Parts: sequence; C-alpha cells; structure tokens
Amino acid sequence: MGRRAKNKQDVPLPLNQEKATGKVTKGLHDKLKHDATRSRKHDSAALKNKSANSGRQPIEKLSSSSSSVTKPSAKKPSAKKRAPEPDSDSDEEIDDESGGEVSGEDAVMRDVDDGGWDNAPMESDSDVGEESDEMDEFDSEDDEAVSQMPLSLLESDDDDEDDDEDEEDDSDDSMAGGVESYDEFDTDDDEAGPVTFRDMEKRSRKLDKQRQQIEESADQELRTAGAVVAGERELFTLPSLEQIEAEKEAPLDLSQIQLRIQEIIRVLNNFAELRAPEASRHDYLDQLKRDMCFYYGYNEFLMDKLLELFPVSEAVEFFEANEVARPVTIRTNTLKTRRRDLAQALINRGVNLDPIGKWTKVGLTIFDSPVPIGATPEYMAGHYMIQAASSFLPVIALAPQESEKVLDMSAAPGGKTTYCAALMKNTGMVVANDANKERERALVANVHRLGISNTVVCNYDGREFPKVMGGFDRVLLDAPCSGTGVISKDASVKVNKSQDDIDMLTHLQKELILSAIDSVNADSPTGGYIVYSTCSVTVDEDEAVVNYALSKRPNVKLVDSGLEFGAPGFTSFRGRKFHASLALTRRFYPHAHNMDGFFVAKFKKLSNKIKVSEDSFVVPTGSGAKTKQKKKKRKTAD
Ligand SMILES: C[S@@+](CC[C@H](N)C(=O)[O-])C[C@H]1O[C@@H](n2cnc3c(N)ncnc32)[C@H](O)[C@@H]1O
Repeated sequence: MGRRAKNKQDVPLPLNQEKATGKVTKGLHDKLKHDATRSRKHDSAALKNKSANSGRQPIEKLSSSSSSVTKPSAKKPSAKKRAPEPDSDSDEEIDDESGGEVSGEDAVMRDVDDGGWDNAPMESDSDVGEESDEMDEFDSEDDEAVSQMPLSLLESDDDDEDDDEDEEDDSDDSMAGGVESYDEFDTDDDEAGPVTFRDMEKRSRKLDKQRQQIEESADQELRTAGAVVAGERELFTLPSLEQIEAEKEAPLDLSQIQLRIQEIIRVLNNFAELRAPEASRHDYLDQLKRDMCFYYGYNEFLMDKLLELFPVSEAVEFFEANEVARPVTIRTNTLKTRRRDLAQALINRGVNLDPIGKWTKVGLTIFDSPVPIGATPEYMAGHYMIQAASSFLPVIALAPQESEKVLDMSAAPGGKTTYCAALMKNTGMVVANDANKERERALVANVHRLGISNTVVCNYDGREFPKVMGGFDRVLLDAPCSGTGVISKDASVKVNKSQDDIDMLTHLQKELILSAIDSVNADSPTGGYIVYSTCSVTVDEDEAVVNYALSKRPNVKLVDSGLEFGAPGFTSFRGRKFHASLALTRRFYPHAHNMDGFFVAKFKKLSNKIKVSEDSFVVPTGSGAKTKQKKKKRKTAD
C-alpha cells in the first residue's frame, strides 16, 4: 500500500494557518535584525567568505547557514500534531455512509473524509518509521527555532547552562572527599574535595568571582563584537557610478549580488542608523532594484510594479516564492468519485498525497508519484482534474447552485467550468465560452473526460455577451491577464511584460467585466452574482478594474466572497482611491498562501436597469443592450 504523505513539502495553508502579510514582513525583518546581531560572532572576513559561494540561493538563507528564516508557509505541522479538521461548508463531498467493520485502509480513508487523515491509526511498521521521521522533523524545527532566537535569549540560555554547570560542579563537589583549606589559590583539584562547613563560604566566594570574571569577559566580547558590527555596517557602501558601469561589463557573481541585496535591505530597515551620510534612500532603492532585477531576472518594469505592491522585505519573499514550484494539486471530480476513494486509489499506486486544507473537501496535494499524475487510469477515467489550488477559489466564491444557468465567459481549458458543473451535479446549464478556439480543444476534452453533461461550449468574444445570450443566474469572468501571480509556472512573465501590455489587458478586462455584469439576471431567484478573478497581482488588473465596474454599473455592489482567507483588496493605492467595499475582495500570494497569486471579487447585481443619469436608464439584457430614455418617475425610480 502507498504511504501516507509525510508533510515534507509546502502546501497551501489551511484557513487558520494563513500567514498575515505583516507577519511575513516582520519575519524577514526579525531575521535581518537577528543576522545583524549574530554577526557579532563573525568578523567581516568571515562575512566576505560567504560571498565566495556562487549561484543563486534564497535570500532568506543567505545571512548564514545557521541563521534562518522560516519560509512563510513552509511546514505543515506534523500529521501527528494536527487537529482533525472540521467539516467545511462545502457541500459537494458525498458523506461517508459506509457502516460496519472498517479495515485498516478504510480507517485511513475515513479520516480523509474528515478533512484529513491526521488521526489515522498507524497501520504498519513503515508507518512507525514515518512517525520517527516526523519526530526528526520536530528536532530540526527545534534547532531552527533556537537559531532564530534573539541573541539576548541565547545568551540567557548560555547563562542557564553556566548555572547548570555550576550546579553540577557543586554537586560533584559535595560528593567528593574532605580537604580543608583556606587558601584563596586552591587548585581545582583541591576544589574537587568535599564541601565542609568551613570551606563553604570560601567556595561560594570563589564561584562568585569566577562568575563575575565570565560576565566581564562576555561583556567585553560583546563590546568588541558590537564594534565589529558597527565596522561592518560602515564597511557597506553603495557602488560608485564607475563601479556600476564596470558591473555592466563584468557583473558580480550572484552570491555577491545576493549579499548586497541583503545589506541594502538591512540599511533600509534601519535607515537613520545605517545609511551612509551621502546616500539617499532613493540611491539605496535604485541599487536594490538593479540588483534584484539581475538576481531574480525581472525586467525593470515589472520590478517597479511589484516593488510598488510590497514593502521591500515582503517583495523579496514574493520573488523567492516565485522561484519555487507550487505543490501539484488535483480536484476530485465528485460527479464520478469521492475524494476518499480517489485518494485510496492513488495511494494504492504509490502516490504520496494529502488533503489540501480544510477549506476544500475536494482538493488533494500530490507530494510525489511514481506514475505521471496526468496519465493514471483514474485521470483517464475523469476522476480528477489537475488544478491549481488558487483556481478553486473563484468557483467557491461563485457558488453555483443546482439547476442554475451559469456563464463561464473565458473558460478554456476548463478547470473552473468543470468544477462549476460538478457543484451543480450536472444539472442546469453551464455555458463555457472562450475566444480562443485552440484552447477550447482542451476544454472540450476535459468536459468529456469528466463526464459532464450540462455544459455547452461556445466560441465568442466575451464582449459580445449579453447579445449572444443573457439572463444568467451567475457569471464567472476568469479574465485574461498578465499572469504576474503565476511566475513560478511561467518565468517568461518576468521579462515579457510592459506597461503597454498591462494597458491593453486592463482595457479588455474592463470591457469584459461590464459584459459579465450585463449578462446576469438581477432577478434570479437563486443567484444574480458575478465573480471576477485574475491570476495577476497588479492593482491595475484587479482593484482598478473592479472599481471601474462599480463606477460604470451602479446596479451592482461588491459582496463577501465567502473566502475566509486571503488578504483584503486595496481600498487605496499610491494615491488612487477605490470604493471602500474593495476591502471585500481577496488577494492571494505565493509567499503568504503558498498558492499562485490570485485575485477574486464577487458582485451582486441589484437591478437589471442601470441608472445612468437622473432621468435615464440603460437596460442591457437579453439579445442586446438597449438604451431606453425614460422620464424619471418619482414613484418607480430605483
Ligand atoms: C485565465 S484564462 C481562463 C482559464 C479558465 N477559466 C480555466 O479555469 O481553465 C483566460 C482565458 O481568456 C480567454 N480570452 C481572452 N480574450 C477573451 C475574450 N475577449 N473573450 C473571451 N475569452 C477570452 C483566453 O483564451 C483564455 O483562455
């Protein structure tokens, strides 16, 4: 039988383990502070030695091998330690109705249905082995925790150790044989003698003296080390213009750039104390940008955009997260199987997996697999879709209901369409549209493979809705975007985007979002909702588009997305003010949520009429947007 997942990889965090943005930043900040303190123990030569390493390493790991930053969402707690996860509000999972005797394997799978199999009984020797592995993980975590302690704590620990040693010495003494002496200069050998009432006071005085000497020498060491630290900080200077030019011809190696990035961040984090008097914050930021573009391989445009979005330390977290592949995740096709059955089938093939988190009852994280996960018999039989965890979110927000009429306006290759169809239990109708016929081949194939029978696929420019068809209960617009949230999947985004691209995209997004809104029937008895999502983190493509929609369509309002994690959207950004309700939108980041960068906004349509001025309304329903000029009647006005 396959093994249970050993929680060795990052997984999207469950709701209650979300790492708040501020905390991430603080984490790095603390680390940088700690690195500075640690460097008391290292002279600058040692520091320079570090730069002799070549190759790109995570900035977090740069400061030294012993200092460390916990990757923001890095480790799931050990399976043994995790509490059973309560049922989520998702209603797509078929409850386990099986009764009677439960086999060992069933017992494991029963826990899967509980949202995790953390409490599954250990079944075999190999499980026991894994348990001890998990304990090893605890050990290493403890080590890490110690290495992250502020020096003051480590020092007090040392003191404690000294005390312990002293106590040990004392007790040893008390066990030894009897020598009586008042000589202040007794040898240690003498000390090893028995403690008597007569020499007790003398021994105590001597111990006090020793301790005082240790403390004095420790103080001295700290003073010296402090001077070294100050010296190191003074040593860091920005490169001159000549050096910058020279570096264009002969770039530094990555480890030197890495070191300089860290030094600049350290200075920026404590600018008043650590700056060079002749250099401005702008100078440091300029150099930082140059270095990060080089180190991470972004063009200047995108680097600027992303540095606008995050504080510097958090930007580093974001860039680092983009260097790491997100966990492979799959979504159970509940039209064909249950997650517990699917998990069991894959485990039987040797796949190492775990539930994604308590926020989804259909998702599984695949840690490793001896077989291609896109070619198992279960995959071929349509029991699951390989789908990024973030891509579940817009559908969860849309929450399509059975028997509804739902439009997925830009649907290919169909991850979200097929999830909608499954939530609707193959009832009602899903219109899966995409402007790209080529991409629709995959959409059609997925619809067939997953056994979906309530979906029609069509190939229009989304802007043609609602002329093509209107009156939907819900519309999903998973908009074409720049993909700045999925850089770990497509590194070309780092260099192939410009402001022109963003402008073109936002123009299209704005047109599409109005069409999406206009395609919904506000009077739907069960719906009247629109979800707008992108896999981009730029404000231009997210909040700015939603804000535009609110201004152009006063007949909609933002509502809670139902997603209980994710950072709230911006209500203002770099001098731009957005509607206060933008706080209801949700942002997801790779460094904070260990999933692709994503944005989700949910609207409720309040009326099918758009009041465009005091006395005119637009009614963009059905087969075309018609403008009806109406005399404003006080009684009937909205
Ligand atoms: C982010 S992808 C959609 C992914 C899809 N929702 C899924 O979950 O598999 C954006 C899609 O928008 C489509 N698209 C681009 N311009 C469009 C337009 N004007 N109308 C409709 N679809 C468009 C692209 O072909 C692309 O498939």
